[in-house]
Amino acid sequence: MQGYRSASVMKPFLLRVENATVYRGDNEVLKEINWTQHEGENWAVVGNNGCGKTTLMKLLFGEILPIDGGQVHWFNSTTWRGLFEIRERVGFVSAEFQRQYDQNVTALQVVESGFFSSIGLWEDVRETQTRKAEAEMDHLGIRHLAPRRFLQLSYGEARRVLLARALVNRPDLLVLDEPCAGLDIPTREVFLETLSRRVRNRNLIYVTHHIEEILPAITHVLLLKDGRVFAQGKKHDILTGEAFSEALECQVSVQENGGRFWITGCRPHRKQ
Ligand SMILES: Nc1ncnc2c1ncn2[C@@H]1O[C@H](COP(=O)(O)OP(=O)(O)OP(=O)(O)O)[C@@H](O)[C@H]1O
Repeated sequence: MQGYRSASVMKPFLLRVENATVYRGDNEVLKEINWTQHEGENWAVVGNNGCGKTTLMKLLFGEILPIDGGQVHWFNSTTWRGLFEIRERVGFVSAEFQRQYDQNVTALQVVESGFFSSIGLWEDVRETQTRKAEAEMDHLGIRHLAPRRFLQLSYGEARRVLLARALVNRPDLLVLDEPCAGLDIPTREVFLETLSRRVRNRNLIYVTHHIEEILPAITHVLLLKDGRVFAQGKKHDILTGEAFSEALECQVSVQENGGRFWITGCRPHRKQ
């Protein structure tokens, strides 16, 4: 779809993906991705199951590499920064983390692990770091969960603990990969409300297939389809029934209400 590419201007960028094509096995799962997030922009990455959202996140974090000269650049520099520096500067929330912690780890220790960008604590935590972790839990209204075993928390509680983990080191960029997956509607709304309070003036990437999760703070949308950029640009240009009907292969209307967007109706396109 033409006409949705954002204008490239010489503003500082947080990340830039250039001509990135990615294979998993024999499958070409990302195709010639070009995408730039500038300072001050908050992006939602949206698309159907299997369109390549998680693969794109893995590409950003260097877990997989593009072929044929594709590039990923971070923090306004084309010099390779090293994964450790990137992970230190980026707070990442993924529902997958919920299964990866040891069963004896407390919620407080999960938040503290955010200082080391690690799953689990392999280094000594300083007293000041513990105070900061407790303060972040206070801000998110989850201080009472600090001594609880992380794996015994409800999905909603655990997701807010992971948000505290991502925020505790004051990241330059916050990346949330389907953070509301598995949450019921009231729990999702509590999570989003907590998120809205804590992301003011912070750069954000929010990955989802539910456009109703796109918060007012989101300024831009990257819409993926079958591993390609289908459309990208300012939120109000992309969140339209026309663009989504084509990208989701389903006739939909998109409505805005109270700064949030909602899809109504869905008549799947008939397969040829
Ligand atoms: N390790 C792998 N080996 C082979 N194919 C893979 C691998 N990982 C992902 N894929 C394929 O790549 C495509 C994109 O997968 P990806 O997980 O990035 O999609 P997604 O948009 O995150 O999906 P969802 O919304 O369901 O999480 C899918 O067709 C998937 O089957």
